[in-house]
Amino acid sequence: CQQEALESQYELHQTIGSGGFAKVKAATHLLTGQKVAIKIMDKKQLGDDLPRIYQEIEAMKLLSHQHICRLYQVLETSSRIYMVLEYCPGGELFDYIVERDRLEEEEARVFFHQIVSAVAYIHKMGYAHRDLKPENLLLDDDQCLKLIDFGLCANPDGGLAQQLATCCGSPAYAAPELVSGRHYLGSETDIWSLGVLLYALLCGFLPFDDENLGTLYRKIQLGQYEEPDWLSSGSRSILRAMLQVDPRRRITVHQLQAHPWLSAGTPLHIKPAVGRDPQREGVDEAIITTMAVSGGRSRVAVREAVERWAYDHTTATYLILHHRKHCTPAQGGAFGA
Ligand SMILES: COc1cccc(Nc2ncc(-c3ccc(C(=O)NCC(=O)Nc4ccccc4)cc3)c(OCC3CCNCC3)n2)c1
Repeated sequence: CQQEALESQYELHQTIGSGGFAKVKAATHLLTGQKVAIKIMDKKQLGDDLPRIYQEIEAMKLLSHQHICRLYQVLETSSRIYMVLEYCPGGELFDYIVERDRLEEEEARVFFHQIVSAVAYIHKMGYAHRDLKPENLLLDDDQCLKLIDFGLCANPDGGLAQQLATCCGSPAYAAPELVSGRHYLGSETDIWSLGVLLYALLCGFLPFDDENLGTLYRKIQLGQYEEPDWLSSGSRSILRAMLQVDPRRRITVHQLQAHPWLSAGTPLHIKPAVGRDPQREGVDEAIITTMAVSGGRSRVAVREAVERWAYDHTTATYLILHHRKHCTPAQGGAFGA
């Protein structure tokens, strides 16, 4: 059964995070020795939120971007759903900022450029994230950022009630139109959250903050915030463009990508898209051969199993080997751990 499959394919390690109905454990994909993150969800606890998990899984299968954590495999038992996901050894951006108080403008620009490219991609795919915050941005082994949606907020539609009710969405990052209960566009509220996020990177504290929720909402609706004297004129300008209370006056993600503060400075570390979307670029024969030899199966059988994209153990093995081949410096052996 799937429980035995999980235990024969992965070795589970410590819990690295938990929230609401999900728990995340570090684990090892035994065949390749690759570290992964396994998100474990209890179906009973999910209740009528269960359909949204299936929605999220289908979304994850479509999302293939160098700054979004990859889904490798899905396993389901009668009581649980397991998502095997790309592991980010650097942990949360939140802890990275706390350790440094705040980031220099150049470093903040590099990170922000990566975040904006991931959000632009999600919007292009018809999704809004709705919970952009440093806890949902993880550092990979190249000190690059990976966007995740831990709390299940990214969905193509979703009324205010669903947004506020189900979404742990931290209010400090919520847009004025959202906290006012007005109609909102997910893509526009994401831009506001990006503004709060960049402010947190550059300042080390939040633009709108108060322990009283009502006061916090009023500050957000006023949209007035301090501009510490260390902020350059370029960063003040891009922050003002995102932290516009009126969503119609707010910069769009495309305008953001063209903003001088982002496109200025050193060529930015956007990971190359090359070798990013294995599902669309045709299978890599060398990987098929490696898998066939190690599994004692014919290449035809392995190729057919990979091209089914069933997000089973075969998909996980292929995606892990593909990621290892195209996105990390050369490593030893067939499954060089
Ligand atoms: C202290 O944390 C540490 C310390 C040291 C190492 C690590 N490494 C490490 N790697 C990987 C993960 C992870 C990746 C993806 C998902 C996920 O849920 N994807 C689904 C997803 O992204 N959908 C989606 C994305 C975009 C659009 C639409 C849908 C869940 C977990 C992790 O989690 C830990 C949690 C802890 C609580 N805060 C959030 C992260 N942690 C973490």
